Amino acid sequence: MASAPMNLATTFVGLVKLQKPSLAGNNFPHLWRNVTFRHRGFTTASCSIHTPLTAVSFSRPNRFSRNLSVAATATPTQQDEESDVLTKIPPDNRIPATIITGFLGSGKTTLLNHILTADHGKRIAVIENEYGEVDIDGSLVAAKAAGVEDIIMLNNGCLCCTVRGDLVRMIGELVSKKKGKFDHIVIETTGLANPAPIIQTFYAEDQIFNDVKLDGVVTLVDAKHANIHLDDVKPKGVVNEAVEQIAYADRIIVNKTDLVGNKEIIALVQRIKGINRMAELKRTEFGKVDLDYVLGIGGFDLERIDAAIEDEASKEDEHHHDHEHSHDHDHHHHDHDHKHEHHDHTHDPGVSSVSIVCEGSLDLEKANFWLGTLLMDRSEDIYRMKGLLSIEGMDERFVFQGVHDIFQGSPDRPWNPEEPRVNKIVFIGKNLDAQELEKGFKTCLL
Ligand SMILES: Nc1nc2c(ncn2[C@@H]2O[C@H](COP(=O)(O)OP(=O)(O)OP(=O)(O)O)[C@@H](O)[C@H]2O)c(=O)[nH]1
Repeated sequence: MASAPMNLATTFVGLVKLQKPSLAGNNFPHLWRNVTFRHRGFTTASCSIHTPLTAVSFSRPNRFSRNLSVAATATPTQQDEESDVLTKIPPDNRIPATIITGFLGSGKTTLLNHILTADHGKRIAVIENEYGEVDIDGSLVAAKAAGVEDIIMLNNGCLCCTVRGDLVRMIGELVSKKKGKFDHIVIETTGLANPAPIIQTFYAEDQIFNDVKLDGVVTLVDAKHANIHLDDVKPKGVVNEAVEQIAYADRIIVNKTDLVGNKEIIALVQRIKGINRMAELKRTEFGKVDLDYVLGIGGFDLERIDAAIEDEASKEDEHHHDHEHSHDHDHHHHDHDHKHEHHDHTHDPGVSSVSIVCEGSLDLEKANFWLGTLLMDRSEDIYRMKGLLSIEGMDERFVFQGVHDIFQGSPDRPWNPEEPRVNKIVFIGKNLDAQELEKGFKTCLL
């Protein structure tokens, strides 16, 4: 069974690829090409190859194919040793990029100024998307004085709509002309941006993907005005940007807390958690947060999934012992065989989080089928997901993260002998049916 990691990868890819022709033109145009895998070298010892590497073909750069081959090599045959040499995983030297988003006036530029003037030793290139404005925001003067490496304005449209191509071109130019001169890219979106297409740009565009990795999405929330925007009922088919910006966040900053009372802040925080329980949240005035809260988050790194999921699990515990009432409804199930699972959801048909925490091991084939089908049927509604799975016969934990139809997954470190094999999955999305997700998950349990 040591080939399980490879099988999971190949089966999943196989499933996705099989669907390709029928998917053309619907919601899954890129899923087949966006499945990416990477693997840490240290788990190679427990894997052996049973499926030729050529069985999996990716349109992604070699980095990821090579990584997969490492995951698949272990028994020290001559061939494996050769491939081990060939497959030495290069460090991920891609430039991290942070997206700062948040509704109009929530404090994005204020946060950007704080980042640029703080003493962190990082050289930062900034891409500023000011819809309809012709010059750099006056408040960025401080940033200029602080010697920011580059400030590029994108002002002929909104990043998430018309100027996505410009973003690709600009990042391409930054990298080709200034590589080595900056360490981090910060992109400030307009207040009306939907972050999804911007996030997807980092995966869908090879030109960006090869040189730049998405580090995280930081969302500012205006403590005073957020509720008005969150309440805003949009026409059918039109997204509520304020909700979306919260849903995609890895870090949430509830800003302008000086303008409201504690009670209102608590209620807003509850509301935000109803949308996205996975993101870390801080309350601030004038965006004053520690820089490591916003830079170097690794929100899209499989290496950090564990921490994100662990945080989520501990938040769940806090949440369940929390006596402040929100309109969330929690469901707990304690099976007789001491498996533990729970999920929570809101009655809001809009955007919410569902988490599943459950001890046990999953049948590989069934897990593939469930996750594959879920992505194919519901990728439009599933904004973010992160997970850590225990697959029967696999010595390592399987970690994954996804944004709509983009899925990255790979075996992670081995389970410790004493460690309970607990599956943890968090979904954030629209019209999520917790019961249905839980039911689907359960069909995979052995
Ligand atoms: N009272 C108060 N004002 C703040 C705070 N943070 C920012 N502001 C002010 O709010 C206004 C808007 O802040 P910006 O940082 O420009 O907000 P933004 O999100 O970049 O705005 P847009 O680019 O229009 O979307 C500015 O006048 C800031 O000085 C805060 O914590 N408290």
